Amino acid sequence: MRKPIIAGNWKMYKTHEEAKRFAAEVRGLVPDAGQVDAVICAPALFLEQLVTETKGQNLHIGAQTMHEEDSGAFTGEISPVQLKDIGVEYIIIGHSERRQYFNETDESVNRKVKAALAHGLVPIMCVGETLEQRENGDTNRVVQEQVKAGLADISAADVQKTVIAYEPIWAIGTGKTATAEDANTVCQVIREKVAELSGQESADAVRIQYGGSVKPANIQELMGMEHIDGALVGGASLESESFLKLLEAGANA
Ligand SMILES: O=C[C@H](O)COP(=O)(O)O
Repeated sequence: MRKPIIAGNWKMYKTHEEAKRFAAEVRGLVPDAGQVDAVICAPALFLEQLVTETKGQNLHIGAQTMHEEDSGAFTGEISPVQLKDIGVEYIIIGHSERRQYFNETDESVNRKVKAALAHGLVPIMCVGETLEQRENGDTNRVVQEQVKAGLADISAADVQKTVIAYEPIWAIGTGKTATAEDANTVCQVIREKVAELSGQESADAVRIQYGGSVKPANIQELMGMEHIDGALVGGASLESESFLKLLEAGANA
């Protein structure tokens, strides 16, 4: 049985004070580690402070992007070594906003997933189709290609540590959610692709999240689906109250 994983992606939201308040509000209320993996992926500025403020709880801290090199002359970038050094455990890679606005490609996603794994960070690798691709009936092909390229040359043991987030781009921040059945179908397609690329053991172990307008009102139905092991949540992860409700649903799935 795969342990549910609920990850909040704060994107470019919150001030220092607001991040601090969130950590204080969830203290002591996060379900325990046996039930769910709880993660907050925060802006880089707040990572170190959040690692300290959540110590000893089942609340793990992730970054939203990183460079694939250990160090070097890459102005403005952050390396996996630096993230690991301050206690970050997770890293979102290839979010559609990074692909759309910052030229990330399947190839750079693959390099970053490898770098994350090499440094003991858990990659949350994002895939998903645009509205146009969905309307053209291309969803399965698009996600299969993204999974194949993103996981290229990665060992089965490492694939099993990777989290894949299926986020249909048209459902992000729009209030539109894929139906639980549709989301499950695509997550199944992803799992079958992982089986083809990396073997059945990898497919059985890899955790697949759904992301796109997940909120307390719809998470239960999504988590009830066979191939959905968690959620990557933007808007509804910003308030402690709704984030805790999402964790509760994850813990009870
Ligand atoms: O990473 C999170 C996703 O982009 C979903 O964002 P959302 O929950 O605000 O739709």
